Amino acid sequence: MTLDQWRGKIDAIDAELVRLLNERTRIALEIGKLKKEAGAEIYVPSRERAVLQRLEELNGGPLPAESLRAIYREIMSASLALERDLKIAYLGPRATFTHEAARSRFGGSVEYVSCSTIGDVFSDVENRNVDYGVVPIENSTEGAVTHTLDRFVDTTVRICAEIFLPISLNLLSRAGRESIARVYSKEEAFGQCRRWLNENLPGVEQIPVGSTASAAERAAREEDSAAIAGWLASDLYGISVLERNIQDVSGNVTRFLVLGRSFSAPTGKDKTSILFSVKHKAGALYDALSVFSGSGVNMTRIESRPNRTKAWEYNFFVDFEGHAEDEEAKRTLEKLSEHCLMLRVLGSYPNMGGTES
Ligand SMILES: O=C(O)C(=O)C[C@]1(C(=O)O)C=C[C@@H](O)C=C1
Repeated sequence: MTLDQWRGKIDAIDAELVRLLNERTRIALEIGKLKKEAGAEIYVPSRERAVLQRLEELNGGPLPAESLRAIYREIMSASLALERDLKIAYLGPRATFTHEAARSRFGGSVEYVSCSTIGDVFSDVENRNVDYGVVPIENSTEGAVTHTLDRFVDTTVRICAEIFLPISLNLLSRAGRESIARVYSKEEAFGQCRRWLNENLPGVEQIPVGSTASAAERAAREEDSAAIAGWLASDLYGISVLERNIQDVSGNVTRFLVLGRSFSAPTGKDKTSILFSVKHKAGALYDALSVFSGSGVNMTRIESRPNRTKAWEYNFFVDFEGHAEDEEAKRTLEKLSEHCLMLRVLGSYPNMGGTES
């Protein structure tokens, strides 16, 4: 076959794809109407997981699983935006890793609202200024984001999903690598790319700025400058990626939470986050946690934070595998409450187990 004949085949397939995509979108709109009538959530993480999982099973290649997932992320993003003018708040400014995490989950069709603090993301969800919010909760090398933990103590918002984002740092510039006179980035990002910079841009001036996003913004305005930043910064500031993944150590992942007003429905592979405080007496925490060891419910994380009302008293944040509606989890929570002064379930949501999508 000739090139034109092959392209003719692609044109015919594209016509069919557009027809089918619109048919799918019309059905999503019908679903949206039903959800609105029932007062149900528009974003349904449990259903999205089922859709993506099924696609992975159906996919015989050569399309890589990751590409298929990215395509469907955008298809579902378009459905979400048409079902309702969906607004997502995130810890800004634009092009931060939290923005990147939000975009990786909600796609390019919904509206994003940049917030200057984690507290503002919570408030925007609480006050219904937005539908959902995205905040960082922990990093694989730096540990917990304490501002996020502390804000859960006094809020009505619920965790409805989690997102794992590999922190990938890139060299962005309008110039070729030979003409770069200076590099902007955040101090921490320079630290994470030290070896690469020594080997590839020796002697080039390194200028620390407040965020990787503002580094990209500056490099986009200057012809002989570069920035170290995430991929979204290259997209938003129209600046090319010269080199991907220049961080010296790979495997740096940040976990983010999607804040909403309801729990996600059970999927069979879920995670639950709880907050509790125990009586101020010897062995109280040990007694509380022993409830898990006897139950078969797998605790995956524990953090403690000062409770901020009395010195040396703490709140505990625990994640465990399972959904709060599972029988085993219900029994465990009931037993745990006997040892607690306060116990709240912050959310149950699909367990992403460290993976993307
Ligand atoms: O099934 C739904 O509830 C839909 O609205 C459709 C759809 C999709 O496009 O598949 C869109 C958004 C939801 O988060 C989940 C799925």
